[in-house]
Amino acid sequence: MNFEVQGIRVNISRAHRWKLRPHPKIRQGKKLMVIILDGWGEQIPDEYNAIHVAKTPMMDELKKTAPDRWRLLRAHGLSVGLPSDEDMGNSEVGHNALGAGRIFEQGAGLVDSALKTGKIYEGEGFKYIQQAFAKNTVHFVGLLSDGGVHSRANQLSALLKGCVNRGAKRLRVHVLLDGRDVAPGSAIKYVEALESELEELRKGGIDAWIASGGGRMAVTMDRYENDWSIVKRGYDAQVKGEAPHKFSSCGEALKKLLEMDPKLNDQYFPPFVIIDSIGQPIGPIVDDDAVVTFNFRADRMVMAAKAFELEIFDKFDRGKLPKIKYVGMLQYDSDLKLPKKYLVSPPQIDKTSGEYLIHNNIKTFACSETVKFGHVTFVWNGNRSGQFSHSMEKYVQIPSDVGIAFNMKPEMKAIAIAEKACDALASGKWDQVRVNLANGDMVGHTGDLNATVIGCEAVDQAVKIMLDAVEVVGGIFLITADHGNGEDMVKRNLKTGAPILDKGGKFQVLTSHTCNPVPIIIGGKGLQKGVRFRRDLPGAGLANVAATFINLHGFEAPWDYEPSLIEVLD
Ligand SMILES: O=C(O)[C@H](O)COP(=O)(O)O
Ligand SMILES: [Mn+2]
Ligand SMILES: [Mn+2]
Repeated sequence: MNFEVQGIRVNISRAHRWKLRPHPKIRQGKKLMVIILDGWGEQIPDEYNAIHVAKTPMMDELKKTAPDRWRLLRAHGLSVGLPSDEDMGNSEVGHNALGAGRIFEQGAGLVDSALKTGKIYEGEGFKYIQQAFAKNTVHFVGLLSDGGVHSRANQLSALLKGCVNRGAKRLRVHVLLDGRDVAPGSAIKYVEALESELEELRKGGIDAWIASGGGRMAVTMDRYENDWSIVKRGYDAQVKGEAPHKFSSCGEALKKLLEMDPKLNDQYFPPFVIIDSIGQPIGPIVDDDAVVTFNFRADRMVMAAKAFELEIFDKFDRGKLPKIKYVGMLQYDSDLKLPKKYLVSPPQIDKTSGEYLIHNNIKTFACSETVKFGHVTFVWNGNRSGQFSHSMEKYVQIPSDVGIAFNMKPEMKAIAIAEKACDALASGKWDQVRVNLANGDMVGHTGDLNATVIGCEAVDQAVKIMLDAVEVVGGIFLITADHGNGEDMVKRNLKTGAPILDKGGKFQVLTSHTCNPVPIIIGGKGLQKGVRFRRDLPGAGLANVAATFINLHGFEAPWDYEPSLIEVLD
C-alpha cells in the first residue's frame, strides 16, 4: 500500500500487513496440535541413545509409516542465529526460531561483536558501572564455562580486562559452576583458568578475586519462578557473604566439597563463600558497588535480576538492599525493562507467528510445565511477556516438581500436559494447541541414561494421547524438537562417533545438548491429501517451521519468513 507524506511516496512494507492471504490449496479451519519435544534429536541408534533405547512405539510408527511427512531439521549453529556451527542448539534460540520463523543473531554473537568492536564500552550500561571503578568494587555474577548457552568464559575475561583498562581497581567474581552445558567435572578447569587471569591482574596492582560460588542448579540460576530458594542461596552468598561453606579459595572449595561428596556434579555444588585470614567474606556486595550479571541468556537470570533490582520484592528476605549500580549483559526482559541498564541490546525479535495468528483469527492454547513454560510462551513470542490477546490466547502452566533432580521423577509432567492439551483441543475453542514436553532435555541434563530412557517413554505415551485426541477432532499434528539432548548421553570421538571410555571402561557422561538434527513430523486426518515435505530444502532448520504451521492453518506465510517445508501435490 502506498501513501504520501510531505510529497514523498511511502510504501508500507508488506511485513506490516498482518492479514495473511488464504493458502491457495490448503483449507482453513482445521485444528492443529503443535508438539515440541524438548531435547529430542536424531543420532546413531546405539545403547547411549536414550531415545533409541526407550520404547517409543508412537514415534517409531510415525517415522516408519510416513516418509513424506517425516524429515530432519537443523537445530544448531548458524541455523538458529548462533556464532558458528560448532555451537549446539538450546531452548532459547530454538524456540525463538520456531516461533519467529526467521533467524535472528542471538545474544552470544551480539556480545562477541560488542566486545570485538569495543561498542560495549561506549553504551549507557558501561558508563553506569564505570561510576564505581575509582572507589568501589565491580562484581561479576554468572555461569563460568564455555558452553555458550547462557554465557561464555572468554566474554567474562574480555570484560574483566576491558573494565581494568578503563579504570576498575577492585573486581570480584561470583562463579556459578556448570557441568550441564559442558562436561561434569570440568568446573575446576574453568576456575583454574579464571584464577590465573585474576592473578595476572593482581600482578598489575588490581585487587581481583573469586568471592563466592556454587552450582548453577543450586545457586542463582532457577527459571520461570520454579524455586526461589535457589536465587536466595545465591543472593545470600553474593550480597551478604553468607553460605553454609566457607573456604580460602575457589579451588579449595571445589576440592573440599568433592572430598565430602565425590559424586557431586558441578551443577549441584552448594553455595560457598571465600573468606580472608580472619574469616571475613572477601567480596560481599555493598552500597555503591557495581554488579554485572554476565549471562547473555535471559531465562535463568531474570529472577536474580529481580532480586538485585526491584525495590518492591517479596520472594525472600533480602535484608537491607544495598544501593548498587546493576547491569545485565543483556536486558533480560524488554517488557518489564529488566534490568533497566544493560551492556548489550538483546535481539529485536518482531512479527512473530503468534502475533500473525491472532490477527488472522487463529486462537491459541499453549501449555507446558513450569521449567519449560516460558519456552512455549515468552521465548516462542520473541522474548515477549504475556499474551498478544487475552481473549484469543490462553497459556497454562503445570507446576514442575521442585527440589529434586529430574532423574528422580523422569516422567515429569508429560501426561498431565498431554491431558490438558487434549481438553483444550476437545473444547473446540482453540485452533492451535501448542505444548512442550521437557523430559528428553531435563532428564538428559542429569546425565542419567536409565532415567532419560524412562523420560523418553513418558514423552512417547504423551504424544500418543495427544495424537488420539487430534484424530477425534479430525485435526492435524506437527511434532518437532528444539535441539538434541536425550539422543546422546555419552561423549564421543568426534571423528569416529565411538563413545569415549574412561580408564575403568566406564563411558563419559554427556549432560549437554548436541549439534544433532531434530525430526519434524506432520500428519492427522485433517491433513489435506497431497501435502508432503518439499525435497528442495535439504538444509532447512527450525526457522522453517513457522511458515509450515501457518500453511497448515490455511494461510500463506509472511513474505519474510523462512520458506515453508511443505508442498501440496495435485
Ligand atoms: O538452562 C539449561 O537448563 C541448559 O543450560 C540449557 O537447556 P535449555 O536450553 O534446554 O533450557
Ligand atoms: Mn530445550
Ligand atoms: Mn536443555
